[in-house]
Amino acid sequence: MPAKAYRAALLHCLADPREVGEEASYEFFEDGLLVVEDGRIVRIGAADALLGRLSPDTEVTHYPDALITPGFIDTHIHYPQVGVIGSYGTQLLDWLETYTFPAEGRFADAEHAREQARFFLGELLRNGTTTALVFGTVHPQSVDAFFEEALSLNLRMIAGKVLMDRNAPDYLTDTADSGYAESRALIERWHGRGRLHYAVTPRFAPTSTPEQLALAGKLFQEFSGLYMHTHISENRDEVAWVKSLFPERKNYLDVYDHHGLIGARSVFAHGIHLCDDECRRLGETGSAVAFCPTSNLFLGSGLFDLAKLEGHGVRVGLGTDVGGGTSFSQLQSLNEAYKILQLQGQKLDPFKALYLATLGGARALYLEDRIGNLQPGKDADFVVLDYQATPLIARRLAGASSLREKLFALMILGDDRTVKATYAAGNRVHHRAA
Ligand SMILES: O=c1[nH]c(=O)c2nc[nH]c2[nH]1
Ligand SMILES: [Zn+2]
Repeated sequence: MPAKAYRAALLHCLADPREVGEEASYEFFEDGLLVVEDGRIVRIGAADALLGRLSPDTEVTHYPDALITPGFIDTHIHYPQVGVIGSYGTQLLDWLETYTFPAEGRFADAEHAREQARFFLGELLRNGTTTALVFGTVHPQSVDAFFEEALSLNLRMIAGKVLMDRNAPDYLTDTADSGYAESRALIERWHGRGRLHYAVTPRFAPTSTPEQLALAGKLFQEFSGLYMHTHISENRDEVAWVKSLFPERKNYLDVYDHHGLIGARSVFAHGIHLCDDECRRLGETGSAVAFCPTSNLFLGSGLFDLAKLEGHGVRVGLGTDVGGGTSFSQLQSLNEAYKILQLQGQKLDPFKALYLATLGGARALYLEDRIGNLQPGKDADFVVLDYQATPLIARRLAGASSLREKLFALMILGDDRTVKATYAAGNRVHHRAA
């Protein structure tokens, strides 16, 4: 396949601005060129320096008035919950009973799962998200449907079957043994195929017996490169419930720790009400937390303390948590993240924000050697953001005098309308209609 090249403004993160300072944390080309071959990035630089060096058969696509960034990474989302996004009036535990469990029950039907998976992936791509860590339902066929659709688009996706053997409706429970066996079969079928990875997925401590958590921990250690994906400390009633179910454990995280479920590639959604001891343990074990701003506000769960988690060296990614979250757009997640941090006297500057949505997510998932920025050798997963997406965005950006100001306005005003095109492994997988 001949190389292809994309000309636009180019911006990507090189490191966490918290660690290296803002100047050294990103690379920007006002008029840049990104050269892609065989699904990988082969060169990035200024257009005037690179255009003359292209081989004559290289096709150049020009996106004037647009910004190319790495594809967004969503470190926590539920594909079976699209149908309950924006459901009124409850907090976590009631919301699960009232809306979520009935919706997940329908995924026993493989055809329903396939149709939902297709729609879900379309929404991710329309919003510029090229990698996500995804909950299925308890039904193995939900994960088969998801991976089949993701494979057909050659996406880098991580997903798993929910493990849930108590405190849930009968139609949504497995057993410790069946959950282990079904997960194992899915791992053998999907893990490492194309760009797919498997996540062992106990829903959260209250819906698994100690026997199920122990088998999940065993499975997590049995294959290399597996993920562990669950929820932690999202809601105060949930935290109290965990304490009553596991009185012998010193805190919520210790329930997972005791069963071998923490460490590299363990991703915990939310982590709003964690104590210092839990944060320290997450940091020292290389575990990650998914910060899910739109969900935390929508379900009234609380304010995520980014400074505290980062202070303990915890890897933090950004999640939408659809359908508790209210948007697939990571730009909208950043908009709400900014406000959550404002309320705690913390600032989310636009370069740090871009880092959280891209390279920070890749680091949380231990995938920074493959995705997260536009360095040569990485997967060609990128997004084209339109400076003219809406009349308001066009007007606001025309008045902006710096990259920082433009980027901030984009993250506050932007959403799916801002995404002109999305590329995965060098293929255009979304193109916004004119
Ligand atoms: O945001 C959430 N969504 C869920 O589906 C869920 N289950 C347990 N805890 C949860 N939190
Ligand atoms: Zn969730």
